[in-house]
Amino acid sequence: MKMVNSDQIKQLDNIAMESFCIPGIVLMENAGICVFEEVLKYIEQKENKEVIVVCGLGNNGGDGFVVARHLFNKGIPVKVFITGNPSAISGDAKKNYDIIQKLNIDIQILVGVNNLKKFSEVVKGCGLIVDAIFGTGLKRDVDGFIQEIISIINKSEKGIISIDIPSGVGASDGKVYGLAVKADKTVVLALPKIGNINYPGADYAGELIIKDIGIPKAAIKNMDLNMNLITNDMVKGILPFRKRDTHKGNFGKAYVVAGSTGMTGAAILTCEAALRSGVGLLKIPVPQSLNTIMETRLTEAITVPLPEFKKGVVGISDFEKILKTMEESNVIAIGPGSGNSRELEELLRNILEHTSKPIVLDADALNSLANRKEFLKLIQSQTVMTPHVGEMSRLTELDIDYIKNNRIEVASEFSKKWNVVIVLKGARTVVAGPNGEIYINKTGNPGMSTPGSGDVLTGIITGFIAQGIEPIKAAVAAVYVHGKAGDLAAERIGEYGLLASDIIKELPITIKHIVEKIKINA
Ligand SMILES: NC(=O)C1=CN([C@@H]2O[C@H](COP(=O)(O)OP(=O)(O)OC[C@H]3O[C@@H](n4cnc5c(N)ncnc54)[C@H](O)[C@@H]3O)[C@@H](O)[C@H]2O)[C@H](O)CC1
Ligand SMILES: [K+]
Repeated sequence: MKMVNSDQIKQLDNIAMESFCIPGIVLMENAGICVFEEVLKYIEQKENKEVIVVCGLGNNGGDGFVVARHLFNKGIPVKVFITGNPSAISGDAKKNYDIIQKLNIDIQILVGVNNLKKFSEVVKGCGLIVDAIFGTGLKRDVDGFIQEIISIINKSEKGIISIDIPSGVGASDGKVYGLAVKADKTVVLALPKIGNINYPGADYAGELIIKDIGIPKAAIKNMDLNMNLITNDMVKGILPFRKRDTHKGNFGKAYVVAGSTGMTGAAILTCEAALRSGVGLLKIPVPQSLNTIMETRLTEAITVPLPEFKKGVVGISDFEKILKTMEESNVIAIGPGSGNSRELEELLRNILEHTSKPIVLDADALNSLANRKEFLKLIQSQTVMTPHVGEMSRLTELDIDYIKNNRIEVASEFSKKWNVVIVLKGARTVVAGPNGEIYINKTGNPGMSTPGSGDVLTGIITGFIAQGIEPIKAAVAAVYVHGKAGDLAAERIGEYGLLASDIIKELPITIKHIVEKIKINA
């Protein structure tokens, strides 16, 4: 599903109005009706049916007037509060304001402190608040007076439905501009905004309900939008159909360079995740001294013991053998638990120099690249890199806080600069491709912030690429599946004790449910 920032939704609105002759007031009516329907659903189950609609002076407020009108027409008690002088209301919002005035709907103007006291009192008596103060037009920090209004709404302990985006959250970045409404539900109009998905704003939205307000699909297509929210349908479309008449050779071969003394677990998690994601054959080069451990733990993988120069570390002492296995494989993953060493750096350089196969670079491979930035030039297309913000900071030499605040931009710039797919991990993982395409993932939970979780993701990406999925699509599908499996694990056992291996356990059923489009309650 496409995602937009505030300029793009404005542009889309204009295309709908100018190129498709859809009057803005029709879009506003549709928006208002969508919200009205959600309000009805909410108050149906409540005894106190009185609704307060708090409207700003822009079109978000205009949507609020439409909601108020439909509630009024249905005989539901409704009061409208306006957060400033109504003489500033214009355009379609003004037309809807005029209508509710004619209908004699109870409208109160919120200016001055005394008014706020009255507002507080009315709020205490209502059943639901509709937040229509600011939408995608929020431009700067919310001023003190409106912050007080938002504070009264947030402290009310009433149900809160926000229109389009919780007021105070920036539609283009998800930042909180001073103070924001903490909604139970947000009815998102037309397409999700970045601020509906990105943190911290996402925490303010409650349940997201995305509604079609009649913007033609052709208008969306014409816009050439580069940002996408990863959905179940998108992932279902990526995962390959499995024919009945098959053998393991049909599902690809993966080569996983991972693990070293003290970190064999990372290798095991990566390999198991790749196997549980459906790879046909998996080989792992193993320093001779670790072979027994790996063989004992990895029942279904093939270990390839190698002579070791540094004990417990895969090096290039038998690169011929490594090269041969690499050439037989469809994908190579490097880095989980490999340890930081000269051996790994040399191995990485040799691998990058000698193969054009798709490569997944994670953990210590990323640290090696950060240490030896000259290797970045060796990276070929079809490479996926999976940094968390710390690794991204080492790679780019950008400040961690800067990366946290500009996740999409940083991932996209790096991806374009080095012609690689970047998976910038974290809550709302960003997948960025060299053509500027961006995918944002909404699945996952804090329980997945646990050792080995990233190794599992690398395994899933590797397993998917091995099965013939193009690297960027494999990354998109993998981050979604990884998060969804984590959500299922959290539902079963909670977030606190969730381990990376629990995510792996849920992979088969998660993939089954995505492919068969069965709703999982997680
Ligand atoms: N295609 C659609 O999705 C449609 C969306 N609609 C709704 O319209 C809003 C966007 O409306 P817009 O008028 O552009 O902006 P806002 O309502 O958010 O109002 C902003 C309003 O307030 C002023 N302002 C901005 N920041 C501040 C601030 N910090 N303090 C005080 N005042 C501020 C600004 O100058 C504007 O006047 C969208 O979200 C939808 O809800 C349409 O109804 C249908 C099509
Ligand atoms: K709003």
